[in-house]
Amino acid sequence: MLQIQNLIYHYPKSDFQLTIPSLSVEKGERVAIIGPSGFGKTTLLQLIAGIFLPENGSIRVNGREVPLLKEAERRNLRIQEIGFVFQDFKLIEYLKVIDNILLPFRINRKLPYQNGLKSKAQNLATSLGIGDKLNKYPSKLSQGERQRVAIGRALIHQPHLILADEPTGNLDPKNKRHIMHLLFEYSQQQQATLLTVTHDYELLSGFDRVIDLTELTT
Ligand SMILES: Nc1ncnc2c1ncn2[C@@H]1O[C@H](COP(=O)(O)OP(=O)(O)OP(=O)(O)O)[C@@H](O)[C@H]1O
Repeated sequence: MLQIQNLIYHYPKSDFQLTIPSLSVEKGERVAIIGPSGFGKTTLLQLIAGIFLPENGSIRVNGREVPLLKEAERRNLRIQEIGFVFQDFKLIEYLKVIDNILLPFRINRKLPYQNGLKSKAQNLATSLGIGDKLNKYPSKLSQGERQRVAIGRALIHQPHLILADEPTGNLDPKNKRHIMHLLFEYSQQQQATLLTVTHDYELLSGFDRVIDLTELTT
């Protein structure tokens, strides 16, 4: 599902460089990415999603060479096949929770807006513990609730690949375990690949594999 070779990335005007000689993740595999703050975990997820383009190297997602895709193709790949849970959530403040969850369908015509989609979003929100928040605006939610909206938005279109940047960072221990259980369950049911950046070592035992970025980079 994911193959990276000889990846090099620099931010403009920055000394930071991410170098990954090789990384391969199987379809359906559930992988945690750990490493110290500032080591490039978020940057790696953004490269995989085609938000940033590498200076050098290959990033293949589901057989497609992401850096060679046109910008519109990369955007379509992100919206149709990837569910991205951003560290800062990136919710749309002027849209209600229900419309934030349904956002992938609003911004991409290739995702058909089928009947039943709204009730699917409602069920997903209920399983995430925010079923009573659907008509609220994000500004009225706690950080943990905002995080769960972001997770709902990442799952609603049934992506093959979930890239989750500290998806439990704002949750209490009970909700943390519950949300990770939902992500694992989703991955198992859909045979979706899950790449999760986490600083929470208590959660690591649930993953198929833990990748320490300090051992992967050169
Ligand atoms: N837009 C940017 N421009 C320049 N440098 C950046 C930019 N974004 C991040 N960096 C730098 O790139 C490095 C890697 O950042 P990144 O956010 O990927 O780290 P991280 O491992 O995810 O950290 P954390 O665990 O704190 O979230 C850091 O040194 C950071 O300061």
